[in-house]
Amino acid sequence: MRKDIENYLYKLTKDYSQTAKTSFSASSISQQVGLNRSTVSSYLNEAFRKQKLLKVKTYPVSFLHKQAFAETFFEANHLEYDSFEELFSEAPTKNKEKDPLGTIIGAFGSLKEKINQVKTAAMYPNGGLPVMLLGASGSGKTFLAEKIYEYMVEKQIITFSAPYISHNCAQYFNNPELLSSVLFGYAKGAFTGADTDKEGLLDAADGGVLFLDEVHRLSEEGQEKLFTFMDTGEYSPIGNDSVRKKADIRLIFATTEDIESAFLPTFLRRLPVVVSLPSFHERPQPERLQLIDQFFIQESNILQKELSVSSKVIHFLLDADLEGNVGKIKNLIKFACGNAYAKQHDNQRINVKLLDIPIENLLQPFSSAKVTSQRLMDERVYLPNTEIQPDLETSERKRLKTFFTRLLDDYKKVEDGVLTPGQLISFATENVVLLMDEFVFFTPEDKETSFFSFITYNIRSSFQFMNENYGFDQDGNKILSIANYLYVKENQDFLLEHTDWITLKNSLLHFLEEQMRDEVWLAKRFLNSLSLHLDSEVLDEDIVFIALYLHSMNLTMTDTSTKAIVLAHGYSTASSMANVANRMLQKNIFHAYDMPLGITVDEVEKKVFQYIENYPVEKGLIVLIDMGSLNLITEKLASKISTPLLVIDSFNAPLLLEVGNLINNSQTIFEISEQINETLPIKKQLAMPKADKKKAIITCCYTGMGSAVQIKEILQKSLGKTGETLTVLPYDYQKLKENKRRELPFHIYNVLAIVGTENPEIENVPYFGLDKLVNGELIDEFVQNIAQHFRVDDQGLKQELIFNFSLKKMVENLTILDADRVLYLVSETINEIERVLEITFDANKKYLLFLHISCMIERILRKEEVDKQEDIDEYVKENRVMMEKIHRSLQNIEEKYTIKVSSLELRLINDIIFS
Ligand SMILES: Nc1ncnc2c1ncn2[C@@H]1O[C@H](COP(=O)(O)OP(=O)(O)OP(=O)(O)O)[C@@H](O)[C@H]1O
Repeated sequence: MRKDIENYLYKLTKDYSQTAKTSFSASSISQQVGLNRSTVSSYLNEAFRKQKLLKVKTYPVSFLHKQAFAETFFEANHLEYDSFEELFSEAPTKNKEKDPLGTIIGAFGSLKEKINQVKTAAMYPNGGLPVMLLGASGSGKTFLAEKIYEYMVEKQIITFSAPYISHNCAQYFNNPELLSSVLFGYAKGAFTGADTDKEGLLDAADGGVLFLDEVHRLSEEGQEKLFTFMDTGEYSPIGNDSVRKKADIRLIFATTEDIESAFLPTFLRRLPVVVSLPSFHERPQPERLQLIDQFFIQESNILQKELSVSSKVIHFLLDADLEGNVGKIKNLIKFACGNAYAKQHDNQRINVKLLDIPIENLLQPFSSAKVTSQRLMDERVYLPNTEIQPDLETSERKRLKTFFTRLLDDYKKVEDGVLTPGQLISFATENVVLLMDEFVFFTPEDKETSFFSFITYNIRSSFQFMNENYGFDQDGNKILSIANYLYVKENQDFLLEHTDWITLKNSLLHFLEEQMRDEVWLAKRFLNSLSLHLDSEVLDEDIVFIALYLHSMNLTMTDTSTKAIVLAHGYSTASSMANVANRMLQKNIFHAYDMPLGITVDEVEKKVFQYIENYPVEKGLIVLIDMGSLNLITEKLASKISTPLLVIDSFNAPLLLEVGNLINNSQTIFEISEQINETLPIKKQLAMPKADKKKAIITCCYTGMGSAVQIKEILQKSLGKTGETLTVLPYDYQKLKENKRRELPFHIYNVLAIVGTENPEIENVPYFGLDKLVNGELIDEFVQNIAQHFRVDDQGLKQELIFNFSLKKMVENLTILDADRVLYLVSETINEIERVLEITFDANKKYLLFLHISCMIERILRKEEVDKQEDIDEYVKENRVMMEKIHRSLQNIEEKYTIKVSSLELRLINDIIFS
């Protein structure tokens, strides 16, 4: 075979996905290489006989370069196939776990939401939804489009051989008509120079993906043609409207422009999924570093050299705020490596220095907003041909890895009966504490301040929450340790390739759950709430680590013993005495506050409240004090706290021991009050609470805390201002079911109701099933329940509940339409129907209508037919007046979504209204 034909076919086969299938025919090849068809044909057939080509007996016959095919896809078993489908049916079965979108840097960080959106669009029934990617040049739009294509292939949404056609519309800057003809093809004679019919990109992309970059270059007419195609799946070539062609294509668009001004509103309306990509500079630091690492590793592979990159280069790249974004960073890295290689190509290790970066880039101003981690002080070394890049690991991460390896080894020993579960927990806890103790001593200057303080801030609020609800100590060092741990981790799943971890992690977690149920549960809830703020996913290894750390703190989540505090004048009088007592009692019973002389009663009150904020005191609080104003203090405190209060105006070591012993023996505050009277002549006062307990609603879900938190969010939203005085508390269903009123919320709060998916059956606490709230059945009762305790606008609250509870969530789950917008429009429509029909719907009916109409809009947009109804004409005749009224009420929806509501649909609505 002639070399030029072979080279051409080699390249064509390599680009198979981006190439129309007709390009593999002899005639198409002959045009491209400039030889006549029969010459090319005979060359191809000869090469086929020599087993250099694969033949696919399509019409016209296609030839693929065998070696290029094997390099790109797989070794074909035969040389001749009846169709491309037959050829690709030999493709080795793919690993279902592979997720090309999940492997993108930032998939669990800055791109998490966006990737979820594009996945939904790709999976959407009946042909998917078009996606519009927005972002500055170089932000990765083309890259993401390719990954979406790979994802669709992987998920078998499109076939392995489906085409991927990528086209940049920028080249038609002055000629949108030409762009239209490239897109739709044209008919012979459509314009001067149109000598033959020519197929367009839509023909080439049939069955696959068409990615149109810089799509704002499309003329208005072109946009109209394109959205007709999006609606109908049909199009006509330019110059011949009588020909209707069909194609099944997933569309991805990209633009750097503002979409509102660059596109027709009717075009935008057909784009429910618009994803905007962050610039390089906007990404969090760990992601920027990962990108940089990835590009250096790529260069190391290309050059087949170790690369040692100075920390200055890394800092420059991390902090640079360059136009061109990720693409620019990638090019700079390529350029710098090329420069360094040119100077040192004989060395095994190439040093990349700041001077290897083109000078004009170095003169760019550094961004001031980002403060780069000082921890990246050392050079970074990249090795060719290796997955594992040991030098990129910080020493802390190496230590964490060692910790997990040891933990897994010990766990295997437990399984083999060599270690007891208790021994494992105690070794592991010790090691966690040792690591955490070291993490505390990173000085704050060592951290990227903004990111680090963000983590710390969020951990503090999570702690506070758990503190309030589960009563454990908030301690600055613990917060710092956890912040350091998470900072060091950078939310990277560093055990991804650890085979023991992969095989054992589920059973290890299960084991830990059995051994330290509360701590694992708390760790999960803590990390869950943190992950919401940090927009990162919860990793199993973090659950293990944090649970062990919590275990070291000896948490007593249901610690409801009577509490005692000591307040005394003097530099350390209170604390030293409390310390002695605690040591002798072998338990931290007394909490001490050393007070300056001359302290006021108000200040004492403040201290007591400081304590109450941090500890559960529902079994009562004993305050030992040396102030001499017993009555005043008791009165002041008792009026505000919601538990029994015993104030003792004197203290000494025997008294503390006496009180401590009684607490230790689980005596109630009343028993304690009586018994100390018998032995010690002291002044004391017992007061019963005047203030009410804070009211709360518990949410729970059989499937776990995630949904309980979701229910909480919807409830809180619905409750509006009332929610500020009412606590909504997501809680573990299993615990409620098992321990009932023994669970902490019942000690701390006056629980008004439980809302959930399964009834934990707690006596005297009304339960509202989510299903019954969603269908409106229990909404009235729920509102009444709230109204007994708070002044609420019943009707308003009801509306809110109907609106948020059922629909918003339901619509969000059921459709991909913008839920707020749909619900707003449907709400208006329902009001209008009520007005014109002069009726008022009950909550149940409203709910049904909301849901039905929202789904109907989507159904019509997707061109899904409702079932045929034989008697529709008769029905319309009989119900004409009502149906017309309903139709008029739906006018706004018809306009806003450019849809037409059919008689069949109107009938369904009519039936709901009058059923
Ligand atoms: N998340 C990422 N991971 C790895 N490489 C990336 C990533 N994002 C972008 N790149 C690389 O950066 C370069 C620029 O990205 P891409 O061409 O996709 O940007 P773009 O937004 O399409 O730019 P333009 O608007 O200029 O076409 C490409 O080489 C791409 O491979």
